[in-house]
Amino acid sequence: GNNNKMDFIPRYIIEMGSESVKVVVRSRPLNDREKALQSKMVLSMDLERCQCFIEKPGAADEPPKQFTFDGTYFTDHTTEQMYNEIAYPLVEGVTEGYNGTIFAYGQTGSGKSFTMQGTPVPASQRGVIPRAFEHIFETIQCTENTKFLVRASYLEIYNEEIRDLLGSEIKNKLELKEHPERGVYVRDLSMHTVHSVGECEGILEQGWRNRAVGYTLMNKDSSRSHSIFTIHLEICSTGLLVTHRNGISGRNNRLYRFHLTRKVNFNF
Ligand SMILES: Nc1ncnc2c1ncn2[C@@H]1O[C@H](COP(=O)(O)OP(=O)(O)OP(=O)(O)O)[C@@H](O)[C@H]1O
Repeated sequence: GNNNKMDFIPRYIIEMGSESVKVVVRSRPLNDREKALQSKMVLSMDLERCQCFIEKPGAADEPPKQFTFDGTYFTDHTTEQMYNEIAYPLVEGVTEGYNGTIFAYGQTGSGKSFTMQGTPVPASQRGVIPRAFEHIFETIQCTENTKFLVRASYLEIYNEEIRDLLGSEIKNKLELKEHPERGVYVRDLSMHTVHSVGECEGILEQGWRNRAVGYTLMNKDSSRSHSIFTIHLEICSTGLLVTHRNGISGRNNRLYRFHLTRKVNFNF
C-alpha cells in the first residue's frame, strides 16, 4: 500500500514510545533533625498538574521554582498508592514479556530505601520490592499453560566497583562485560532461583545485610553506593500456543529482566 514507515514498526513499540520512561517525585515529611532545627517546609505540590514548587526561604517575594513530573507524591502519600499507579503497570508488563526498571534517585536520607525496601508496618508503607515479589508470584499462580522460572540477583556498585551481595565472596570485584546478543551484563554475578515471596524476601534481607557489612568495612558513605536488585523471569509456554500482548508467541523460553535499583547523588 502506501509508504507509511509506521507500518513496519510493531504496534507495541509505538504504544510504548513516549511512555517508556516516567519520572515521578516523592517527598517525605520533615525528620526529627529538621524539626529540631525548626526547618521550614519549602516544597508544595499541585497534585492534579503534577507540579512541584520550591520557595527560597526568606525570599517570599520571589516566585517559587517550578518543576513538572509525570507524577507527584506528597508527604502523606503511601507506597501502596505509588505502587498501584506507577509500579503495577510496569511489573504487569514484565509478566507479559517486557523488560522494566524502577530506579530510585535522591540524596542521602531522602527516602529511597523507605520507598523500595519499605517498612512492614503500616502495611500501606510496605516497599516496592516486596510488593513486586507478591505481584509476580500472584500472576504466576493465576497463569495457565505457562511455566515461569524466577531468579534473583543483587549487586552493589560502590566507588565504581561492582560486588555481588549474594555471592559466596562478597568482597570480590566483578567485571562489567558486553555480549553481542545479551547486551551489558556482570560476569560471574550469582543467580538465585526463587519459588515464593518468602524466598525473595530472604534474599533481599541477606543482600541488604551484606551491604551494611560492606559499609562498616569501608567507612559508611552511602552517597557513593548504588544497589541493583534484579528479578529475571523466564517464561515458557506449555500446552497451547500463547500470544502475549507484545506479539511473542511459541513454546520457546524467553528471559525478561526487572531491575529495582536505588541510586544516590541528587543535585538540583
Ligand atoms: N515518605 C516517608 N514517610 C515517612 N518517613 C519517611 C519517608 N521517607 C523516608 N522516611 C524516613 O526518612 C529516613 C531516611 O530514609 P531512607 O533511609 O529511606 O533514605 P535513603 O534515601 O535510602 O538514604 P541513603 O541514601 O543514606 O541510604 C528513614 O528514617 C525513613 O524511615
